[in-house]
Amino acid sequence: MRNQRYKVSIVGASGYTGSELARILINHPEVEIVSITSESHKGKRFSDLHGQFSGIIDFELIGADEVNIEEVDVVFLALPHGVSMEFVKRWIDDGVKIIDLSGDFRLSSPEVYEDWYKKDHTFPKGFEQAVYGMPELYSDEISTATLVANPGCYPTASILSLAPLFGSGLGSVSGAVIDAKSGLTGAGVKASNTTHFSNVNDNFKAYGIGNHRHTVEIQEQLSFLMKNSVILQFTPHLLPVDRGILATSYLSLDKEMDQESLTSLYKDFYKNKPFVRVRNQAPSIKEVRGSNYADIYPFWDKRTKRAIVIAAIDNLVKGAAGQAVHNMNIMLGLNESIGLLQVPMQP
Ligand SMILES: NC(=O)C1=CN([C@@H]2O[C@H](COP(=O)(O)OP(=O)(O)OC[C@H]3O[C@@H](n4cnc5c(N)ncnc54)[C@H](OP(=O)(O)O)[C@@H]3O)[C@@H](O)[C@H]2O)C=CC1
Ligand SMILES: CC(=O)N[C@@H](CCC(=O)OP(=O)(O)O)C(=O)O
Repeated sequence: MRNQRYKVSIVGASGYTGSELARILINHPEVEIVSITSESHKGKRFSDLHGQFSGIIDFELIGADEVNIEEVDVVFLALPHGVSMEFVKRWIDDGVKIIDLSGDFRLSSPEVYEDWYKKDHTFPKGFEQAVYGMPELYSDEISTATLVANPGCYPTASILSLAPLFGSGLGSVSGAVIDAKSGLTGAGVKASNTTHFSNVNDNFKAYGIGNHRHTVEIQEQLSFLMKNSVILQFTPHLLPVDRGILATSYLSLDKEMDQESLTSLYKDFYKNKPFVRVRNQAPSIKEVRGSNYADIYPFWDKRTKRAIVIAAIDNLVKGAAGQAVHNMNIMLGLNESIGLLQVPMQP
């Protein structure tokens, strides 16, 4: 153990992923939170904003401009798309490791970003340094990265669901369909008509049909694994729960398969990956709630000769803050699981 803890800063902590980062990092034995920022609440105490931190994190929120970046080892950007890139531009050469939770640097190029996010990218140079922060796939690259682009929540569940099938040289894998459902915290802290109680409570609906920005993030990562261009369908749905994602994916394989070989394929692919649990039954979102686990159940449907893969994650943990801390552990050369082994909250 080092004598001194690593110093970390959370930028954008009035939001959901920011407070989730604080919840995980405050109990991490190797780090110390030195600053938490908020533009709209600076001057207030963090625990006044998020009462669950009362007596635990009571220090004052500062503006992002006041962060003393020279004293910080790792900065987490828990900011909206389009805002994060400005902070990456400002701090990328300051010797700090940056973990960006937004989608600003997850894609292969600024052109793809502009096409899917429908906004200009003001720091295209950042793509040269950004590493896609999925530890199960890119641990080596993450260990030396200065800028990690933390994956989106739906892409985390979807890519982990399908990576063994696209990344094991099985030959033709076709007709992939991902049907995913997310709890409301996926939409961020700001209230909107979509997130209004009476529009969500007792309700269930699809959105982003055919054009959600996570489609391209999933396609790109599966294409890299397959070493071939992958086109798939992804449809998100809004669930009337606060946290959790359940993704059910369907696809066809040319290769002969049965349940035992499919299960072995997944177990081999995720051998020594501490946060992916290959299950022998369909997981539920409560079985991963509050934890960094991704639970995956691969099922071979011999009648249709298609694979059905069901994955459950907590969007705020494995889908955001937990994965970000996992990336931090790898970037700092720590044990990858440290601070992240919370048992899920069921019920
Ligand atoms: N929620 C989820 O499940 C997931 C979210 N993500 C991504 O993580 C990022 C954060 O998400 P989430 O916590 O849900 O978002 P929220 O909307 O809950 O919070 C965003 C934060 O950014 C701050 N902020 C907003 N505008 C600015 C600005 N112009 N300058 C500085 N700070 C600003 C906000 O307020 P303020 O500074 O005023 O206090 C707030 O603290 C987003 O990019 C999101 O897409 C990724 C995976 C999952
Ligand atoms: C329920 C809900 O609204 N979810 C968000 C995704 C949240 C997330 O992980 O995505 P990004 O970091 O890419 O924004 C959405 O569909 O836009």
